[in-house]
Amino acid sequence: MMPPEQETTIAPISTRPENGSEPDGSTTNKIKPSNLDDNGIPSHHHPQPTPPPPPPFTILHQSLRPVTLKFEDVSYSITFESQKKGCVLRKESKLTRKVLSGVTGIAKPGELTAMLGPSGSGKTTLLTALAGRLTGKVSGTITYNGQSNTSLMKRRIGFVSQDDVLYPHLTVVETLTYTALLRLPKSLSKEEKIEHAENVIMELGLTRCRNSPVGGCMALFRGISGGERKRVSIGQEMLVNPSLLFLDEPTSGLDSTTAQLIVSALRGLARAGRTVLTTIHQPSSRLYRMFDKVIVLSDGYPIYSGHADRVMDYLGSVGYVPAFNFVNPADFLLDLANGIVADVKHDDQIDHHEDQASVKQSLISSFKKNLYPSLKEEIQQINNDQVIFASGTPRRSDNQWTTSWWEQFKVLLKRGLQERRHESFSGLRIFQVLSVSILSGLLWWHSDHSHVQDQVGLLFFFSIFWGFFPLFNAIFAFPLERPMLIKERSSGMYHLSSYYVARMVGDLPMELVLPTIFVTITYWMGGLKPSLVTFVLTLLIMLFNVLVSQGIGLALGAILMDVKQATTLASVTMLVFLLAGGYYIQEMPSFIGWLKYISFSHYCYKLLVGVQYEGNEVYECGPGLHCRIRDFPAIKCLGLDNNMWLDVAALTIMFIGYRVVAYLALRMGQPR
Ligand SMILES: Nc1ncnc2c1ncn2[C@@H]1O[C@H](COP(=O)(O)OP(=O)(O)OP(=O)(O)O)[C@@H](O)[C@H]1O
Repeated sequence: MMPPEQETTIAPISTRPENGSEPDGSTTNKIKPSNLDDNGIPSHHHPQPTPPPPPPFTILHQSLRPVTLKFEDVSYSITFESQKKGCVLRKESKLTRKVLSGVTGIAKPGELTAMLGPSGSGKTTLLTALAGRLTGKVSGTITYNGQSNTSLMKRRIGFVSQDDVLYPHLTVVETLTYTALLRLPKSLSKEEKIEHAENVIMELGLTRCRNSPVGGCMALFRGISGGERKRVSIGQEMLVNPSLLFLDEPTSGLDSTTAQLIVSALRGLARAGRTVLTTIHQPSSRLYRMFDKVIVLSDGYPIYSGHADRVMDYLGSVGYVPAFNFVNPADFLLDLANGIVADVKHDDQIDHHEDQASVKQSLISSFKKNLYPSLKEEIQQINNDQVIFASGTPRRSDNQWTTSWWEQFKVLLKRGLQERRHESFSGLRIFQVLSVSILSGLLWWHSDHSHVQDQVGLLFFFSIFWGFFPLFNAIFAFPLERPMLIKERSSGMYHLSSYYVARMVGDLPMELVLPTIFVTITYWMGGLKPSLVTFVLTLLIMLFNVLVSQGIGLALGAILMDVKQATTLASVTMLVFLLAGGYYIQEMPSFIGWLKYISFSHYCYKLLVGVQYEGNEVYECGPGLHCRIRDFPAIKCLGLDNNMWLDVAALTIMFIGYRVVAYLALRMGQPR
């Protein structure tokens, strides 16, 4: 057995709030040495080699509010549908599975807690529940300084998920700088925020890759390595100076040196007054020694919750003594959590022929009998202390956003432009638009009034091409950014409205420049009316059409949040709008004729034709015969003599309406 070293030193970073008081009513902000026994388990220490000291964290010394996390009898079940094959039909029945059962524990400021357990034992679920991010009903009590999760608390919690949720096209320095600008308080200047980001880069050893794009599997290109990406995710959370930091398997897939670097960084963060909890897979004994507390789960049940250095003594006290002198406590624990007793010393108490289920059951019962009562007692004791220290209502400034709406908008706009710079004016997109515009210009080369049908066809093509193109681009916007949006909104980083408006505005240059190029080329090559006023009006109508179509795409993407479903629905919708646009069918049956009124392509096409042909313009409808263009069958049925401002009004309503729908759909699918 190799117990952890005795930890009695405290990193030189102040853990007290600036004013020295404890506004949250936390019971303590002193770091308790981990050799004190709260569980009543005997402890025997042996001299051990000391692991490297945690790196000196220089950032964010100010206003740390220590948080004590207590959780009591936390249970969680999932319900899922199972399909059973009946004689004729597949029957669907709802099944419920308990993922967590009666997990209890305490994590205090200054402590680094590890959650251990076999794969599928519920570590991630517990971590997510403790961070207040689990959707669904969690039973039991989870409190932070004696209070339940509030929006104020949300901003004090940092959460690093197992999958790194990062913008792939931003570089390391950009990622951390934007996070600093969005998450650090108003009281710091921009330069100070940037300096904090630089410090994090240095302290997490990311200097070498600071200008490399983050990359990732979603981006289909490789950026920095997995370990570096993980460190960027941790750095993002470090920047917010969280009181409570949760990490889901921060070391998985990393070499032992990098894993050591990360855990030692976490320990440094804990020692500066934070409460840090992390799930971990199979830590080496070197890593294990760096944790203050461990919570061990077996099939969702706790089998140990307490000080890491006392686990072997505890297991020994309930009859599970390792057969060898030098055993990694984590390996021994994981074996037991799996119900395997191969490395357990032969003892009268233990039947080595017991099946795995009985071993697990015995450990679960031992926990309930030996550890649970003392944990409950400790929780009760802290509750009593917190009543004494509780500090009424939070300070006003606590409830405010860290940055103003306008500041958030500016940073998000800049970040969005940088993240999408590769796609905005990508060579491929420019080629696509240029080639289609030149090809259509050649196909309609210098068409004139003697070919009214062709010209009308070109105008309809304008409205349809620039209906499809922006719509399908916009569909991807929200579903692809959803993980980032959820992550950032969960930590109260910005208003949804500032994100939304920044996204809309950020997309404008690309959305407007490409159709402008297209219309300019095709209009003049295609021989449409050689009048500057008509050209400008045509261009304005097209740009308006693009914005409306983009709105539909955004709304579909935000409602369905699934690219496949949204593109399928969009293709059906656009097909309906195309057919009902008024070009292909001039006389629609009245019971379905209303369709054209919901088709933005119809209004756009009508406006394009309206500005192209004035009231009394004529064309040669036969040898020596001149007819009014507006009487041409394909044009007459559009009803151009009606007030065209009604068409503009219809497009305006759609422009605003689809955007409002997109915003509301996003709001409903978002935390807060
Ligand atoms: N939404 C869900 N739908 C179906 N099963 C779920 C869901 N959430 C959790 N589970 C199940 O609950 C159990 C615990 O999952 P969890 O991810 O918490 O385990 P874990 O200990 O973190 O595993 P690992 O170490 O492999 O990541 C697993 O069996 C998992 O399949």
